[in-house]
Amino acid sequence: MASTTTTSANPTDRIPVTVLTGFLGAGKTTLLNQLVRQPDMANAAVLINEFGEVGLDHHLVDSVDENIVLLDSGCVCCSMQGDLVQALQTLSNRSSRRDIPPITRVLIETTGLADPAPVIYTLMEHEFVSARYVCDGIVTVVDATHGLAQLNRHREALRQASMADRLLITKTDLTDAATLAALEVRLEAVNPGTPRRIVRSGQIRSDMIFGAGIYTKGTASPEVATWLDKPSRGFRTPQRTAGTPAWRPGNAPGPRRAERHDLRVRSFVIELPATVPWYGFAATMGRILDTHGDKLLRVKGLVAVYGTETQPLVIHCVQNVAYPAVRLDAWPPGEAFADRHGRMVFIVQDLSEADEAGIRAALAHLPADSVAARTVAASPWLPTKCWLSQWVATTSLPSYQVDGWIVQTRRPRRL
Ligand SMILES: Nc1nc2c(ncn2[C@@H]2O[C@H](COP(=O)(O)OP(=O)(O)OP(=O)(O)O)[C@@H](O)[C@H]2O)c(=O)[nH]1
Repeated sequence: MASTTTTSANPTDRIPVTVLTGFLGAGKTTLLNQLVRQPDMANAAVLINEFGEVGLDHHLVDSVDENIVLLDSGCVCCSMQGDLVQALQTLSNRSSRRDIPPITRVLIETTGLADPAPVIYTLMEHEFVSARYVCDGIVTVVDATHGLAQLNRHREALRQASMADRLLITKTDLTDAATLAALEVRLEAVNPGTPRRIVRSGQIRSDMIFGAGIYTKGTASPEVATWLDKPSRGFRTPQRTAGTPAWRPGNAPGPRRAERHDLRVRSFVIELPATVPWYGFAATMGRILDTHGDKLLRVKGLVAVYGTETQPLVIHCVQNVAYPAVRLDAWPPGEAFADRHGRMVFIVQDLSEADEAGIRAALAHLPADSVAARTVAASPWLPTKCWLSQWVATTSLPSYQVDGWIVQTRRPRRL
């Protein structure tokens, strides 16, 4: 690495920072949600970075309230390093002024497409940041169902796994032993000797991921050291000449910005009607996942369903898999959802404009529940089947709410 770092504080005085990464939909937010409930997260700050126009994840993490910061103007490994520095500076200053209780730990959840190297570089090389914070480790979440294909197909997934100090494998409940074994072999090849742990629905004790070891060049594997340190084709080293600062946004190593993300990956947001018919929505999304699943890296969003508009449902899909919807108690605060319309964020690879237009049109003209129910009954393999066995109000049935329960006068039809 091209520079020395000013670290005025004793390393033990510096605030440990854990970088939580992992490919799109791997289970980072689910894990974070479990972590923030643990006692040693009481004075932790959480920085959440999202890819896409509408930040959602920070609404889905139970509060460490004002200590949750959304970095939402881009991906932290590209344009966002200035924002990351600013967020860390602000936290440090507010903590010193006692505006907020002293911060004891920081957790950064990167986007699913982030390259961790520039984040580590910022922590190690930015003068202000490195004097006050120290990287405690990179924790990478890997999806047991899609992980192997993602490692083969997406260099971001490969970099995240290779740089990990801890590898957490999620969704083993959805896969078989052979798939898991093949993934473990690949992970061992990509990042030999790194502790791997199976995590079910995000449940992990914080001491299993914290204290992963101070991140230094000396402890990084040779391949990782290359990414962090060495100039090579497609990579660059920051230019340090007398009189220039040690760090500035965008000069971190790693592939050049344009090369850092696969240019075939893009995101778009679809605004939904004020309320959607649940069966109509599920049937339509099922067909979309079925048709375009290999190009849909991630789909997530909030949906307002007829009859329960004040409690939107959180929708999660990864490729052609839909996960059970989760009901929020209320709409998240803030401008993004002020109109109380649902929105879906699509992160796609190689999806044509025509296909995007088709998806938009399908979601703009949802069939009525009664029509969709018949379609769904004739499609036993619909990816959104798990949504339809959930207790969600349908338009054909009256429902009312008592103390947070949604009461329906008749049982919705299970398909
Ligand atoms: N069955 C099962 N589902 C899981 C598990 N872990 C996470 N999920 C589900 O996977 C979906 C995606 O999880 P998230 O935590 O939002 O994933 P993420 O990595 O934060 O996603 P991005 O922020 O888009 O990159 C959600 O529906 C989770 O409930 C698990 O161990 N088992």
